[in-house]
Formats: sequence, C-alpha cells, structure tokens
Amino acid sequence: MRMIVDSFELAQAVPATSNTSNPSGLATIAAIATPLGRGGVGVIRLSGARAYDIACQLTGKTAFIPRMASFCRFYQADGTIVDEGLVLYFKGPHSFTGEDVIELQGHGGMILQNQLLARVFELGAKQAGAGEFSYRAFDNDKLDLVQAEAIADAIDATSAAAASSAIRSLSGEFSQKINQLLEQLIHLRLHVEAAIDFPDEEDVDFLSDGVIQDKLEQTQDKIQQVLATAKQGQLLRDGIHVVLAGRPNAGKSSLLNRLAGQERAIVTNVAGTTRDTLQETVVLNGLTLHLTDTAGLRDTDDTVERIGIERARTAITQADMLLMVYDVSRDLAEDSTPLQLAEQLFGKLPDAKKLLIIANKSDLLTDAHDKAQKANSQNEITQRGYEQVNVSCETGAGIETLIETLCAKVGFHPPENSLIARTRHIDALRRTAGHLTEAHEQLTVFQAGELVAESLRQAQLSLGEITGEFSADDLLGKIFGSFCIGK
Ligand SMILES: Nc1nc2c(c(=O)[nH]1)N(C=O)[C@@H](CNc1ccc(C(=O)N[C@@H](CCC(=O)O)C(=O)O)cc1)CN2
Ligand SMILES: Nc1nc2c(ncn2[C@@H]2O[C@H](COP(=O)(O)OP(=O)(O)OP(=O)(O)O)[C@@H](O)[C@H]2O)c(=O)[nH]1
Repeated sequence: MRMIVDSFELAQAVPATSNTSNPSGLATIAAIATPLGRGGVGVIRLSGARAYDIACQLTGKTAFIPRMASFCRFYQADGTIVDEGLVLYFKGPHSFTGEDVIELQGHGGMILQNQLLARVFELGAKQAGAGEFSYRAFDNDKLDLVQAEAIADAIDATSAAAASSAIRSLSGEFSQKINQLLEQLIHLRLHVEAAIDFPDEEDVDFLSDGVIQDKLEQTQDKIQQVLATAKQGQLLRDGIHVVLAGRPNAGKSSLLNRLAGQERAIVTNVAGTTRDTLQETVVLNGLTLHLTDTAGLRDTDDTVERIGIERARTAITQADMLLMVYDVSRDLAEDSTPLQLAEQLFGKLPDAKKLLIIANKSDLLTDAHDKAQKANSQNEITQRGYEQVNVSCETGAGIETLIETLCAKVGFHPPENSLIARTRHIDALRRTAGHLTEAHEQLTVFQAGELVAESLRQAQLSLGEITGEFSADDLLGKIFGSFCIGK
C-alpha cells in the first residue's frame, strides 16, 4: 500500500507551528543512532523542545501523532528531496529521554544520513555528545545510573551471557536490589537517630536492646550477597586478562591456538618464534578471556627478542591470571620443580591466586620415571596451595579441565540469571560494607550512637552512588562520556 506524502509546496503554505519555548534551556540534540556505513535503514534521533518543530519543517507536515509512524519526504531548504522515510514521534515526558523525541528513519548509507543530519542541524538541532541522550534520560529520571550503564554494556557485550545480563540490569533488577538495600539502611538510620534523640525512653535502651544490631547484621549479610552477584556481573562484563608465559618452545602459542579454536599464533619448533605479545579474546564457558601470548623467557643477545621479552614482563605484571606453560619433557632440570621454575622465570613466586601451572606436552611423558617425578611435583604444588593442569596441546587432552580450573580459580560460575556490574559498583559496595563494619564496631564495642549514625550516613551515601542518587558531576561526565555518540 502506498502512503500519501504531503507535497512540499502545500507544507510551505502552512507554516509549521514554531514551538520555540524551551523552559529547560537545553539545546535540541540530534545524532545518527544506527552504525555508520552501508545499511538498509538509517535512524537519526532528535531530542529536545524543538524536535517536533524541526520534523515539521523538514517534512512539510503540520502534525505528528505520538507513537505513530508517518511516512514522509525529507526536504532541503530549496525543496529538493534528501530522502524519504518514516517519522516517529514521542511526546515528552513519554519518550526515551523524557523530552520530545523525533526519529527519522531514512535509508542507510553515509551520504544520505550525513545529508539528513546536516539538514537537521540547519533547522536548529545541535550534534549530540557521547551519551547525551542517555544522560538526558537519566536527568529526567527515565533511567537510573545502573540502567544507563547497562545500555552501554549491552551494546559493548563480548559474550551472549554478558549481553543478556546487561538487559536484565537494564530492566531494573540490579537497581531494585540496591534500592531495597537503601531502604533497609534508611530504616536502620531512623532507628538509630530515634535511639539518640530519645535515650532510655520508657526505660528501654534502644542502642543495646539488640534490635539495631540484628537489623545492622541483616543489612551486612544482604550487602555481601549483592557484592557476590556484582562480582559475577563484573567478571561477565570485563572478563579477565590471562597471560601465557614460560620458556621458549613450551607450547604457549599452541595453547593460545587451542583456546582460540584456530591457528592464531605462529607455531614452530624453533625456540623464540613468538617475538611480540599477541592478543586474542575468546569466550569460554561464558567467561571472556583476553589472552596474551608472550615471547618465551630466556637470556638472549638478540635485540628484537629482548624487546619482546620486556613486553612479556610488562604483560605478566598486568595479568589477572598467569598461565605458566612448561614442557614436561624438557623444562624441568633434574630435581627441580614447577614452583622453582616459576620462581626463576618470574623473579619471585607469584601469588597462588594468580598463577596456574600448565604442564604441557603430556603426550611425551612415557617412562615410569617421568611419571613418578611428575606426581612428586604435583604433591608439592597442591601442598603449597597452587594448582597444576596437565595438558597436551598436540592432542587436546586436558584442555577442558584447564578451562574449568581457570573459571573456578577466578570464582566464575556459569551465569544463570546474573546481572551485569562494573568495578565502580563493586567499589561502592565495598565502601558501604566498610562503613557498616565501622557502625557495627561503634555499636557493639563503644555503644556510641552518634558515631553509628554517622557511619550509617556514610554507608547510605556510598550505596547511593551506584544508582546515581548521590553522584558527583565529574563521575557522571566520565560514565556518559564513555558512551558512543547517538546513545
Ligand atoms: N527506534 C528505536 N529503537 C530503540 C530505541 C530507540 O530509542 N529508538 N531504544 C533506545 O534506547 C531502545 C528501546 N528503548 C526505549 C525505551 C523507552 C522508549 C520510550 O519512548 N519510552 C516512553 C514511552 C513508552 C510508550 O510509549 O509506551 C516512556 O518510557 O515514557 C523508547 C525506546 C532500543 N530500540
Ligand atoms: N608433542 C607435543 N608437542 C607440542 C605440544 N605443544 C606444542 N608442541 C610443539 O612444541 C613446539 C613449540 O610450540 P609453540 O607453541 O611454538 O611454543 P611457544 O612456547 O609459543 O614457543 P616460543 O614462541 O618459542 O616462545 C612446536 O613444534 C609445537 O608443535 C604438545 O602438547 N605435545
């Protein structure tokens, strides 16, 4: 069915109602919302008091009905057609940003979209900054900070699990947990303030009757639960940085290829093949691993190899998890153990939480002596709290176990109903928990009501940062500034 398009001439005769009143004083912003490049449809979004008026002037239409698509032509000032497409109108406050929103859904492609955007600017809109639409939605209480961040995280997700948990956070589930905690805290504060204001009312000492302590402890438990959820969410969002390090020829590149499921790194039997660090991101069991393959560590006179080894050392210090790969058939001198090798390679023995030992080329272990020696070193490793996985990059044996061990080591559980979270949220939750610990001590050790109240106030402020209830402008600038343009 063909829709009727108003002719431009007709529209010129009926000047669009000029709605220039703008109580908020904010500019009307516009940006291309769809990815730049070739595409079937391209969307330009406008938000602000003049959006409606601009759409009328652009199309020659005199009215748009909220939430109805209207088929229109988009005209230049001289009456030539830029494009044709659909106009969607959302009347504030019932829109994404809470302001009047217009969407121009034209054809995709750089030229057409840029021409249409330029025309919209000519009609008075300003280019939207990064995250400006979302910021306005936040400012108008359409979204809280957690939800705004979840939009960016959904767009940037590197795994399906991260994307779906971002969408769950966007729906408000994470915010709800934080808001429940906030309510609990406020309730607690009221109790404490009352106890301070009315000491010994009716012969009851509120501070020491145990009620406040119970409530406080319940809140502390709840914070720990939310913290555990948030840690999973942060792992889901950011993944972990895993560095593969070891002697030349140990099989680091072969392991990277195994984990990546493709021949990403060059593998040869020449020691010192990997010169530079090489990055690859893979998603295994729902966890995003940012893998770095490094040059084999050894003393060398080769200038290029030395630079590679320096880079390897830098990567090693930045790793969340270090996989020390060694060749079981060769890398251990008689009587030396994997832990001694680690000490040699890294200067000191890395923390057990950050080191996973990979005994590679297990297919080459044949005689009983080899196997006995390996069993011995395994004992030392477990006794000292370290972990070793035997693999063969050649046959693939042990790779599944390696992945499972790695996930368990970083505390990652295959996600189910998880919610995306950021380091920022975890920091705020930890600070909240810290203030509650202070409050607990002041209550139970010192019965210092005023100090309990102050710690609880601080706890509330820290917690409120998460949803943006209390947030400094520079923090907001940082968060929204990292969004893409048009978001
Ligand atoms: N075309 C288009 N698709 C899109 C978006 C968009 O802005 N435009 N979105 C952008 O992120 C996402 C959807 N999010 C949206 C969230 C709220 C509203 C909105 O207009 N809400 C109003 C009115 C709701 C209604 O009319 O039922 C409101 O909450 O009051 C629109 C999109 C993804 N898809
Ligand atoms: N038999 C056997 N050979 C392996 C295994 N893993 C790797 N190799 C071989 O060992 C040699 C070195 O492998 P690489 O993956 O290049 O080793 P690397 O640690 O990256 O070496 P550099 O780049 O020198 O640091 C190659 O010939 C591989 O085919 C294994 O599990 N079993």
